[in-house]
Formats: sequence, structure tokens, C-alpha cells
Amino acid sequence: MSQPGFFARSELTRVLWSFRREFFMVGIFSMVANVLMLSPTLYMLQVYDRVLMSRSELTLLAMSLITLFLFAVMAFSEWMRSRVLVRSGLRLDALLGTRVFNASFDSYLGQQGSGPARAFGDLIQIRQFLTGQGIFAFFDAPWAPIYVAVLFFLHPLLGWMAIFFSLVQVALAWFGHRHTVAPAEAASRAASDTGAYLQAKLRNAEVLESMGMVHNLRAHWLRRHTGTLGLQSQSQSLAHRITAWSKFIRYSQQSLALGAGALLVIEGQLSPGGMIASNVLMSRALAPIDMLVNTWRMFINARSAFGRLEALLGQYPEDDPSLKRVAPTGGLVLRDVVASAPGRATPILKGVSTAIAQAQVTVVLGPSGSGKSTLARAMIGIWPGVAGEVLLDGLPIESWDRAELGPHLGYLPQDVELFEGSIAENIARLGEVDSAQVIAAAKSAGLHEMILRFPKGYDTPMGEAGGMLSGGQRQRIGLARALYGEPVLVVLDEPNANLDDVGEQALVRAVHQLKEAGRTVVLITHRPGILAVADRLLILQDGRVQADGPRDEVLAALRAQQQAQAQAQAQAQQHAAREAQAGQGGGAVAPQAA
Ligand SMILES: Nc1ncnc2c1ncn2[C@@H]1O[C@H](COP(=O)(O)OP(=O)(O)OP(=O)(O)O)[C@@H](O)[C@H]1O
Repeated sequence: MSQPGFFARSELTRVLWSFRREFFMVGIFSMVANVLMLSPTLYMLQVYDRVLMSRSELTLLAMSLITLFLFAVMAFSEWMRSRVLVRSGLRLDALLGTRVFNASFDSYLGQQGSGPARAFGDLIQIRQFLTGQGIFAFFDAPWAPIYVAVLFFLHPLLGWMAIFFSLVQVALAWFGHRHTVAPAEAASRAASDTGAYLQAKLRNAEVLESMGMVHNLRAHWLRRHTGTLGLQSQSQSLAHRITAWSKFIRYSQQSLALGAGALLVIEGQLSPGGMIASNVLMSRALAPIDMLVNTWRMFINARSAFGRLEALLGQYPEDDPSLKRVAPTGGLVLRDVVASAPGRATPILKGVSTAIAQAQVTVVLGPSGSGKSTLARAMIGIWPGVAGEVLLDGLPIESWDRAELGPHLGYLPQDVELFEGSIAENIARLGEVDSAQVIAAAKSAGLHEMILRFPKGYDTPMGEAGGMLSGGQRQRIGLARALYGEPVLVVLDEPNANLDDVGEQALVRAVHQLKEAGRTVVLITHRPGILAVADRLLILQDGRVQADGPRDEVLAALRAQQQAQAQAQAQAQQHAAREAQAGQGGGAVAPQAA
């Protein structure tokens, strides 16, 4: 069956459409359950108005047995619909969990989202709505008119009363929604902002403590916290007021319905059985509306979560499985790469072009802030705002499937973050540990002996090792992780920043090994000691390529440039000195002339 308009709209709506059979079944079970909910009322009517009048025990027995059977069917229907929904929830999670994880991770990388936690919160909210009380209200509400119709059948006054109270409840719900949603959202946003603020600052606990900044932090946090509390209490007090009104209306409706029934009995327009039955029916007629009112907030939240998730999945579509490629060989070409960042008026990279052939070692040099780290990220395709082309093996790097490409790339960022798990797991990139490869990578990074000195060797948990590892050692574990699995393109951002001479020698050896194995290496550094390994040099200056080419040519050009600059400077100085001499001479004449 083709999807109707709404369900064809997005990936998320298409997933929902795949649940049509389940929702149809829930609809059928809801119909059975709702129609059978009339049975206690009918039983009551029969007992009061027929059995008590006729005093027939046999009729009572027959009626009771039939009613019990109907109750069993009703309970079965309710149980079945819950079961179908719970299973649908699990299927929904299975269908979307991985997609949501990947999309939210990409969005986090692109610095446009709030990361996996929020997206999973959204998925949970949708699932809870679709499998819980919220959706029951939607399936039960359409049956409310049956109860109203039966009330009309008993007496029009009772029917009109049900309609009146339904309208009052709906109006109250609408009023509540209009006046409580905005403050509630503002309060929850403020609460999560305050939490995030504190968490971000606590990451620097050592700095805060060492310089006695905790007091200042507390003052900042308290200001935000007080604002949050104000918003929360405002939203809660409104919600409580509306709940109180809603209770008042519910109690009034029950008692007034009984009163109206009694009046009709007194006037001989209704039987006593009808009076009691109408009271039960009235509550039944209003129950779905009550439930809708109570779950409205859930619906609104689920709808917002749905919108957010829909946008996220739309922005980060699933990789096309037909785009599976052969492993890359490591040739990299950049054409007019412009990298910008939110909040910056000018781009960080302003049109960088270069070509790095396979098995070449390119060293990138440049002053601090010239864009070297940004270039490294652009080269491996993780800088979000890139214009121009970054081609790996002639294909745009963003078109590669990351999970497929990842094992072929090695990246060592400037700030090495290690993950929870053992040293071996960290080197093996959290995947299946291939011991031979882990040891090879550790040896290349010059780490093997050091790791063996740990009591648990490669199995030492990071938590335990953390205290034993120096900055340089952490960086070398990061290097081993980058080298693991023999990647074809290795980008190292200041790998020698924290290394001593021994560490640097190990690095030089590792780069030579990579080169011999035909791997492409890009190495960003401040330290000229490593230049010996370079085939090519790329010099960045304020986001532009100042020089790019074979190492010796670039160095010779630089030397020539420096010599020319020095000569020009010397000439300028000589010129200035002559001018000054001439000026002194002129100065001596001038007064005479005067
Ligand atoms: N995410 C970002 N958002 C905004 N600006 C950024 C971002 N990342 C880097 N920058 C800015 O871009 C410029 C270049 O940064 P980058 O880290 O690439 O330079 P670098 O040459 O590697 O510097 P260093 O040698 O000090 O590490 C800097 O001015 C930095 O402030």
C-alpha cells in the first residue's frame, strides 16, 4: 500500500507507516474494549429494572454469566492492545536506535546539536507516548460519543449534561495548554542550561580549586539556579491551579449527574436503574477526555520530540549502502578549501589547495593560530563548515561511509582524549582487540616496554593507568591508536608536542615505517627537529598556503627569501643611517643658514 501524504513526508513518518498493521489492531482491540465497557451499565440496568422487579434468579444467573464473559473479552482486548504497543515500542527502538545514534553523533560533530543524549531522550519520549497512556487516550476518545448517545437514549437532559461537561473540560485543557506550556518549557530549558553550565565548569575542578575560584563559581551558579527556581515555581503554580479547577469540575459533574438523575426519577421520567447507570455512563463518557487532558502535555512533548528527530534524521540522512567502495590508497587533494566556524567573521582556512600523493610525508608548519589543526580536521573530513573540495582517492571525503573509512584513517588530535577501557582497547579503537596489531602499533609508538611495566600490562584499565601516565605517554597511546590497523592516511596534529628525545625518535621511526609501508602521512608540528622525515613541506600563514612543495625546494626558497629579506633589511638600515648622517649634516647647516 502506498503511503498517504503525511507518512511519505520523512524517514520518521515512513517508519511510523510501517506500524500501520499494529495500529489497526490496536484500533480494533480498542473498539471491542470500549463497546464492552457498556456491559456493566447494561448489567446494572437489567439488575435494577428487571431482575429486582421479576425476582427471577435464573435471569440473574444468566445475566451474570454473560456479563462475566463480556468482562473477560474486554480484559483480553485491553491486554492485547497493550501487548501490541509494547512490542511496537521495542520494534521502533530497534528500527531507529542505530540511525538516531549515528545522526546525533554527526550532528554533535557538526556542533549543531546537543548530542546523543537529547536525541535519545526524544526517541524515548516518542516511544513512551506511542506505547503508553498517551496513545490510549487517542484510541478511546472516538468512542466517547457512544456513551453520550446512550445517555441521550436514557434522557436528553443527561446527554446534554455530558456534552456540556465535555466542553468545559476541553476548554479548561485548552486554557491550561495555552498558559502552562511556555513557562514549563522555559523552566525545563533553564534547568538544563544551569545543569550544563555547572557540568562544564566542574570539568575544570582543579583550576577552580587551585585558584580559589569555587566561591565565584558558586555565585554565578546561584544566580542561574535562582532564576530557574523562579520559572519552575511559576509554571508549577499555574499547573496546580488548573488541576484544582479540573478536579472541581469532575466532582461537580458526578454529583450533578446523580442529582439530575434523581430529579428525573422523582418526575417519573427515568427508572432508578437508569439513574445509577447514567451516573456510571457519565464518568465513562468523560474519561477519555479526562485522559486526553492529562496526557496533552505528553502529546505536546512527543510532538516536539518528533519534530526535532525528524529534522535531525533529515539533516543527516542514512548513508547509501550502494556506495560501498574499495579501500582507499591514501592520495589526498585539497582544492580551494575554505573552513569557517560559527561566530567567526572571517574563515579560518582561506582557500587552501594542495596535493599529497600516496606514501608521501608532508609536514605542515605555520605560526600559532594559522589554521594547522583546522587543516588537519578538514583533511580527514571532520570539520563541519568546509567549502571547496577534499578528495581522498579522487572522491569527496564526505561521501565515504565513516564506519567504512575510519579503519583506513589514523588521526592524532592535539588534545588526546582516551576512553574508558583497557590500554589495549584504547589502542584497538574500542573494537575487537587484535593483540598482534595492538602490540605492533604500541611498538611503533615506542610504548611496548612501558606498557609491559604496568602490573596488568595491556589490560591495565585506563582509569588505573590514567594516574600513571604522563602527558607524553598519553600522547603516545593516542599515536598508537592512530597507527592501529595500518591506516593508509595518518594525520598527526603536533604528535611531538609533549615528547622527549626518546619519544621523538620513536615518532621519527614510526613515520619512516609508515612511509616504507606506502602510507600517506601528514604531520603538523612546531618543532623543526622532525623536518628530516618530510618529503614535502606546507607552510600555512593566516589560513593561506605560503609555501608548498618538496621539502628541500621549500627550505631553499625560504632561505633565499630570508636572505633577500635580510639583505633588504640591511640595505634599508644602511639607507636610514646615510639619511640620518645627511640629516645631521643638514641640521648643522640649517641653523647657520638661519
Ligand atoms: N571551533 C572553532 N570555532 C571558532 N574558531 C575556531 C575554532 N577552532 C579554531 N578556531 C580559530 O581558528 C584559528 C586557527 O585555529 P587552529 O587551531 O587551526 O590553529 P593552529 O595553527 O593549529 O594553532 P596552534 O598551532 O596554536 O595549535 C584560531 O584563531 C582559532 O581561534
